[in-house]
Amino acid sequence: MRRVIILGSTGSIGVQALDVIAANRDSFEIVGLAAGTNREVLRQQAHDFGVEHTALGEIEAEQLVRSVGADVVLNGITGSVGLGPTLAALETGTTLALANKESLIVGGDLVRDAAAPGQIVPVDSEHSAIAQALRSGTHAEVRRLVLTASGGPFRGRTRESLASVTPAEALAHPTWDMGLVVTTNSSTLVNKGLEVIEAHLLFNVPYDQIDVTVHPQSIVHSMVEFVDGSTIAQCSPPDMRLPISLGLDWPNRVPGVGAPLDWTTASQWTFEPLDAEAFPAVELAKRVGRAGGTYPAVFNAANEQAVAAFHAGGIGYLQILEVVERVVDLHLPFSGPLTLESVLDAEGWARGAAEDVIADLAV
Ligand SMILES: NC(=O)C1=CN([C@@H]2O[C@H](COP(=O)(O)OP(=O)(O)OC[C@H]3O[C@@H](n4cnc5c(N)ncnc54)[C@H](OP(=O)(O)O)[C@@H]3O)[C@@H](O)[C@H]2O)C=CC1
Ligand SMILES: CC(=O)[C@@H](O)[C@H](O)COP(=O)(O)O
Ligand SMILES: [Mn+2]
Repeated sequence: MRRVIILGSTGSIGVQALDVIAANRDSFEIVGLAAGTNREVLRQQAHDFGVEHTALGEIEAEQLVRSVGADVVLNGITGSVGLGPTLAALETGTTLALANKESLIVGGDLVRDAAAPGQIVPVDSEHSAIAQALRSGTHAEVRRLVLTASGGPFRGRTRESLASVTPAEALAHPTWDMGLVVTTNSSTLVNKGLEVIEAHLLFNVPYDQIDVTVHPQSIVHSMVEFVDGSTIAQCSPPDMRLPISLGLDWPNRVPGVGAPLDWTTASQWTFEPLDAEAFPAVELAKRVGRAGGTYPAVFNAANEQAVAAFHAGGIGYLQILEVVERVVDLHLPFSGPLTLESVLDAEGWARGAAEDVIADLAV
């Protein structure tokens, strides 16, 4: 029986994790649940699963992780507020099933250094795919990682044509049903940029050996190319319950958690290059990742502010990336070891700088 804490239990990842656990009550027991503000749903979930310990907000979530013993903490919080809970989970020595990619990206080496080998199990579908593919080879045998991107709702569009995009259009993801921030980030390809940094940090592969290819069907979740020219891909219908279940019980597979592919009907899996002119986010993220230090935290924080401003009607769609780029360009390199204080300082600075740029653009 695995004792599980779910952070972000009221969100897309959290609810799907509860679904996995409801179907496998002999294997998993929930010992803690945390949400942001959704007190009523949290209370109902605690009742349904007989959970004694609950928390609201990231501070209480961090305390919950520190005080309740668990075998695995699933961090399904959205945004870089997940950093404290991520660090708390790593400090307690539990397995961290990590959906909250932002905490790894903003924390960088701070998070990596806090983790024992194998302590972080990626839940993000691409990184779960890579972790599964890497079971077949050693690190020295890896030539490159290839992350797949759905291309989002605006695949094939020119940059100019995106100027009038509405929030509703940005939220119409073609293959995945996810929370507001990650769905918006998928549409701008910022999500893929963040995932390139995430892959670098998780698998210790240099940026020039991490590529992105657009695969609109979201069935091949990513690939590892090995030095002999062999490529191993992980394929399954787009359903987060599979990577979530692997995160909860790595390296064991939970029988029946997802539907298999149907090979009896005609289907096509296609791949195409990313249009970097229409979607410059991946190149910007690589630049930010290579710069390291506090740059990824600044990139992410500026994006979080810009996405919120876009949904509030304060800026247009193309201005999301404009805000991020301008804030990254304004940031001064931070020399010295990354500490929680330096990360939080950089984030605070980036959010302020982003708000200035947003106000400037809104005039
Ligand atoms: N959804 C998906 O399929 C995928 C998601 N991810 C990643 O997983 C993470 C979660 O995404 P998703 O589930 O879509 O997001 P949602 O917006 O659907 O859910 C976010 C969850 O985080 C909680 N939360 C928000 N702020 C806080 C806070 N300050 N303290 C504690 N909890 C908080 C929310 O609680 P409340 O309801 O109370 O606001 C909610 O439970 C993101 O990092 C995303 O990038 C990665 C791959 C796929
Ligand atoms: C399901 C998942 O892992 C998301 O992060 C996904 O990657 C979104 O799809 P795209 O970013 O490829 O559109
Ligand atoms: Mn992903």
